[in-house]
Amino acid sequence: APIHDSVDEIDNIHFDFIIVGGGTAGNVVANRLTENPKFSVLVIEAGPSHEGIINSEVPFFAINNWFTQYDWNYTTVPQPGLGGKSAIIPRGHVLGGSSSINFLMYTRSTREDYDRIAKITGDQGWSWNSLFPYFKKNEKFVLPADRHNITGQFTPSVHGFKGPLAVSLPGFETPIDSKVVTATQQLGGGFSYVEDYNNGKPLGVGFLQVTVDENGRRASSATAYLAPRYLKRPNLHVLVNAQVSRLIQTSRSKTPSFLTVEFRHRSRKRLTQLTAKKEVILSAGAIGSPHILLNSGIGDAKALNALGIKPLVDLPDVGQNLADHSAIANPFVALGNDTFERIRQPNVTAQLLKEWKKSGTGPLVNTVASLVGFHRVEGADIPNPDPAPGPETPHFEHLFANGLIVPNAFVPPGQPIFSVATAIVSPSSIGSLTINSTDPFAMPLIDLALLKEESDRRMMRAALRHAFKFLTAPVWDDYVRGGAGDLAGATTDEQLDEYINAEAGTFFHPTGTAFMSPKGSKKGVLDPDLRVKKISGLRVVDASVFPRIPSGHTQSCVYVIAERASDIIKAAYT
Ligand SMILES: Cc1cc2nc3c(=O)[nH]c(=O)nc-3n(C[C@H](O)[C@H](O)[C@H](O)COP(=O)(O)OP(=O)(O)OC[C@H]3O[C@@H](n4cnc5c(N)ncnc54)[C@H](O)[C@@H]3O)c2cc1C
Repeated sequence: APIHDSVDEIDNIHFDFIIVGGGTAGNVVANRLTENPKFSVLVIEAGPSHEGIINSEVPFFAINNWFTQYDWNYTTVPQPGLGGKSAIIPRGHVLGGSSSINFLMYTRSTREDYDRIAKITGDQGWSWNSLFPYFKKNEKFVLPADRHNITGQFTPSVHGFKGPLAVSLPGFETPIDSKVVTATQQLGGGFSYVEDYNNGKPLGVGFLQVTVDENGRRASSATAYLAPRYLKRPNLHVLVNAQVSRLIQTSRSKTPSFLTVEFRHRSRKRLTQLTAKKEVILSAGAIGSPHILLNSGIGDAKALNALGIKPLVDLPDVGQNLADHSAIANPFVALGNDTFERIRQPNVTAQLLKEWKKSGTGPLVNTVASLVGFHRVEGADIPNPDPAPGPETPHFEHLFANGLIVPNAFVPPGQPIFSVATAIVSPSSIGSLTINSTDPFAMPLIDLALLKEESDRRMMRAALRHAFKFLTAPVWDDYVRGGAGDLAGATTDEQLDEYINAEAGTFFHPTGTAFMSPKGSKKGVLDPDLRVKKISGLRVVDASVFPRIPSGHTQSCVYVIAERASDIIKAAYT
């Protein structure tokens, strides 16, 4: 079936499953369920089709999607951990969801991260060993755009080569790449080179793996799981430009069901309702899914009552447990001038775009970093309790980039930059998502709790000092001249704190707002099979489900959850 942009085309079809959100997770589930020709599936996506969006297709242009119609353009409530300022929260508002606009980094997190989820939920199916086949099922590891020799830059045995989602190594060498590798040799210890950080034990520095195909194009859940050969299936339907407002209760038994989905499509003034025969699956992301649940009267009964929304199912943890990674894209003055600053000059960009279109090569095939480091803090900087699940899980991350990662960071225009981003990947801070309006289309209140806990701030200072230490490797002597912009000269705790308050923001990884807990537990929102507690016929499959935030960038974690979820759902109906 084609991608529909009209409700009339699907009004009279009966669907077994309605998936809310055609994002990273939603399209995986839609694809896998429709492998069974007996299941009829509808995906309802708020944004438009992903097809033909150049800023999505060209990896280096990812950031151009911010503040456009392809971005939900959320902002946080004021963040005490950032000195009271608010932070932007980009989220994909397009088929493919955030996988269509993200920075394409492919990091699975650690064995310990998943084993902790298995322990918390009491379901060994979420352990690293159980999920490992699903990582491979998701992935099609391909050669990079420049076809360089990748021996020693990844470990073949931990990758899949036949899945839908292309993953590769950077396809264009930047001037810093070999210097970063040399620095790992000069410094050793925690800075040592790792061949493949996706083997479950990532500590050290290695080449970044990315969701880019062999032709230098973005691979997203839309390009992969809704590829033309899948859209041909007569039982797979996708409706775009349709924003779901809420779910409507369809049975009043002891475990009620909410099989009717209400949404607004741009082709109709009135709201439309469609009812699933078997299940509704919420895949609207860590912000969208809890928002829809709350709009539907599923959440903290007291809070909903106070707001004037009739509570239908009391689940106080909906929207709670919101965790994210905090990050800063630290700029240092580079002495070379072959940096992103050069290729961002409009005439140079235009030339490079021609090359990309013609041959799928050149600097635009890369995302904004080419190597990554995963590290732990030490001694008094280790929080008590330690938010990392074990000694092989990082507390913080470095990203090495050949220029400014976020072009509007406060540095002199045109100044060549070398960036070492810092991100807290095992945070202690926990925020929440709530609503303060009965209008389902109003923005929710999003508290990412960025650097809220003092222990996270302490880790951020340690991460910055670790970056300074990395730059003491002799290889940088004739390449880096110290911090740029606000970062220049910052060394004391006070100076670093001032810098952190001004520059820190989200690493774009909100999770946990509809988290799993053991079956029968009063805490949590989902059972380990992703069914919403106290309700029948409703699951959540997306970044909301994590009881603890994984320590890697979250797209791979979401893909793997969605692959297993699909098998769980299939098994329930055969
Ligand atoms: C700017 C940015 C950079 C990132 N960089 C990386 C990276 O480099 N590597 C990495 O691993 N991760 C990265 N991430 C995070 C990663 O992309 C997300 O964690 C992951 O894609 C989330 O998947 P999801 O299925 O939970 O949600 P999404 O992929 O966001 O999907 C949710 C979908 O639901 C739709 N939706 C929401 N509400 C409604 C509604 N009411 N009605 C209908 N549809 C609705 C949305 O439009 C969207 O398509 C980044 C994210 C962003 C935003």
